[in-house]
Amino acid sequence: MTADSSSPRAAPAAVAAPLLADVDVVVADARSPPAPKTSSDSTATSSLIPPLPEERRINIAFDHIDYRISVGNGKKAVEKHILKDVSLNFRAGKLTVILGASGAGKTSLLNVVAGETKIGKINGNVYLNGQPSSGAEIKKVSGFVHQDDVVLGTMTVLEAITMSAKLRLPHTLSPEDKDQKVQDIIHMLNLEKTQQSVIGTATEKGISGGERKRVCMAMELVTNPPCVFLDEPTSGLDSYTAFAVVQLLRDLAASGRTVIATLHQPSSEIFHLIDDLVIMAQGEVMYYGDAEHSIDYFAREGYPTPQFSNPADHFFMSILNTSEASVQKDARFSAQERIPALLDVWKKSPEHSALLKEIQFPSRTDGITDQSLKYKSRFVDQFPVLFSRAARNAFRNKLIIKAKLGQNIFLGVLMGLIYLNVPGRNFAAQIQDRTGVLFFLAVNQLMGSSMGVLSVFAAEKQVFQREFGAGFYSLPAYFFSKVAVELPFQIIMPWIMISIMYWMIGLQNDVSKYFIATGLTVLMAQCGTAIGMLAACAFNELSVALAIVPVILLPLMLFSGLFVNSDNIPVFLDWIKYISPVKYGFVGMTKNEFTGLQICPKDTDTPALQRAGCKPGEDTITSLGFDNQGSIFLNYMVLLALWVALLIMSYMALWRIVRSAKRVDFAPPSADQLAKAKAAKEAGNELAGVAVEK
Ligand SMILES: Nc1ncnc2c1ncn2[C@@H]1O[C@H](COP(=O)(O)OP(=O)(O)OP(=O)(O)O)[C@@H](O)[C@H]1O
Repeated sequence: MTADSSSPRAAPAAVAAPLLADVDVVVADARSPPAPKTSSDSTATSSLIPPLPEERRINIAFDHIDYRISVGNGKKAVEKHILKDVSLNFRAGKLTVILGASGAGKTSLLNVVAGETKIGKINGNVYLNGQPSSGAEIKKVSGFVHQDDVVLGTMTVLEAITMSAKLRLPHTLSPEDKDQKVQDIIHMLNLEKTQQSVIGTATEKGISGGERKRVCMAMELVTNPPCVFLDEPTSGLDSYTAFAVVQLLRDLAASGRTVIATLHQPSSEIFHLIDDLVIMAQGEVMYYGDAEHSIDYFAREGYPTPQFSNPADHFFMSILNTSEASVQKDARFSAQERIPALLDVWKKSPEHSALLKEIQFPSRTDGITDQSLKYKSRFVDQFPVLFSRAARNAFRNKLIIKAKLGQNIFLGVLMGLIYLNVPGRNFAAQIQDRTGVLFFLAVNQLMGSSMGVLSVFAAEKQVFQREFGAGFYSLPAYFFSKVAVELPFQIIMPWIMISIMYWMIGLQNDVSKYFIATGLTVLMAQCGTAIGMLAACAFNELSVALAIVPVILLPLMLFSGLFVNSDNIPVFLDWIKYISPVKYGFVGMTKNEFTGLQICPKDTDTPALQRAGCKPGEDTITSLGFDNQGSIFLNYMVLLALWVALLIMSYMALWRIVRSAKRVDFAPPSADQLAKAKAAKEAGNELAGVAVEK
């Protein structure tokens, strides 16, 4: 079995409009059953998909794959053998579909081969065009459409696909060409009518589940990978849309691409679109080969497909069915006997021997060329795209903006009313209320910002992991675009709040002091934002982060100098104040407010206090133990440094997530294998040279 694009079975289905690449070719397929007709029959299959140049085509062969994972912890850990001795050949120009009952190992196989596996141990060999390779290499030349569609819901369909095109198509391609490719893919996946619709979030209903799935496919296909893996691309789709999607996959394959998909219960129409079929059971291959031939194969083994029935249904009901109450009345074996027997039959079949021979003596031995590798965009390309997306995301989350704005205005007015005209209050209240409100300002910004960012960022983390894993962008581009978008919000919101409070309370009537207090408040908000990001990255579960963050913030508040006099903190706990943003914010704001202030007794004060007369605000600074806590400028600078340090820590935490998502891979090929493959490649080149000379 070789990648024979000249055979009638490999002939592509009829397609229309230029797509994916630069060459236009119209091809036709006599084998496809007629598509079900609808009133608006502008299906994906009526598109034209130009062929992939020969040198970009990829055959992925692998033999004797074993995949095991360890389940449970410590002594209770048990090893689970998920894939057992799996050998297959995914051919360029063919749509290969993996069928199997739930738990048969379809997704695991797809993940192992596509380089998406994150846990466990893989044994076996994988070859790209006859050369020893790895999952990581396959990842570089393929797109992967996951079963669960994780995508930022505030984007529109058009924006999501455009973002993928901008980030993953070569920067040498003009913006107009990229837009054209986006439009082509939208047409191809029948998404024209929904292209301006928002994808949808948990709180805002967006496009349907099927459309969402097609958006994820479009985001992968727009990059024109030579190989595409799709996990359950038809789940959740109606039968006609499912047919249209598989027809599209067939067209893609027919154009020279290697397309591998897992499917659940394909209809009869879909079954007849499949080129190569893999049937899996209990982590092993039960059949691999021509889909039509599978009918004869199982008939030969005593499981003929009844006339006029869907072969796929027959396979599921009579062969793969693991229930003891067999559906087939004349079932000769129980599932416990039938499945192992058929797995054994496959291993001894001539089809299996032919497959192993094909893997051993591949039709191509030339490996992959650089043109097959996916394009990696540069930071300068990524940052503007991610920045504008993050900005749109922030503005479209109207509920969050309204909540933030409402919170800052409400608290500003509330605090203004509670502390209204502090200078008109009695002597003790003037001191206590000023320190109290300044402390509240510092704490509120830190807590409010950290909690707000924590929940939003934690929700987005999954999208980041998926997109980063798919190679959309680099970590710095994502991180700095996020920080850059949060920054203005974290300046404007606290500014609104302090502007309301400052003048209502009657803090020092001095514009420069107002701006210093504003600056410190804003810096507190920035530190809070960075703490929120850090917590979101550091903890896997949002609920854990929400429980732990207040516990961490509490000591930072306690040692700020209001609740415990800085001079009286025990030495072994004294260090905490040095890492407390609240302390620097509070000390800075207190010094700013009390320096140059005259606090005078009022008529309501005791005669003794009235006789004592006005006191300088500096006395309060001394009594709080803040004399040796640095100047306002120094506190400002330390706060700035703490913000930067927290950002660096958040970056590291994000980097840790990326690193921990490292993928497990095949063991590197042995020296012997490499030498053999090299010799085969050279021999292949020589033969090619002879052919050219002739
Ligand atoms: N991370 C994991 N931890 C524990 N078991 C796992 C893990 N991954 C896979 N398995 C097990 O391996 C087997 C194959 O799983 P896999 O998801 O590949 O099956 P599948 O054929 O894709 O099933 P489905 O059609 O239901 O998605 C199952 O028994 C599953 O429980």
